[in-house]
Amino acid sequence: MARPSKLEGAERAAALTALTAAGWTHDAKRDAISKTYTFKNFVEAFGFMTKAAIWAEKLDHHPEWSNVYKTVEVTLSTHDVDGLTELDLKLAQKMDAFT
Ligand SMILES: C[C@H](O)[C@H](O)[C@H]1CNC2=NC(N)=NC(=O)C2=N1
Repeated sequence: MARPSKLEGAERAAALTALTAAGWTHDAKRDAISKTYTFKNFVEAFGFMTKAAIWAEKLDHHPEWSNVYKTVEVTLSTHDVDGLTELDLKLAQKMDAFT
């Protein structure tokens, strides 16, 4: 896959507006987005992680995440460019679709 470029300008602004509306927070210092998902129980949380992991492999783009019981904390950023790219948006959209 071609190396993604960092999101800039209007595309970036629109993406951050949509992500914020969907419950993501933006860490400007790191240029990463984070969200905490809370499920009914551990099985639901782990099911979400399993679906997200399959997409992460397909996209060759991987989350930073942790799980405690029914909570999954996710941070997305593209390490290769030290910031947000199209891949982070795609993975965020997929993750939101799995909830
Ligand atoms: C070689 C491989 O394509 C890269 O290391 C990929 C894998 N997954 C990745 N995931 C994330 N979040 N950022 C990356 O820059 C990244 N790079």
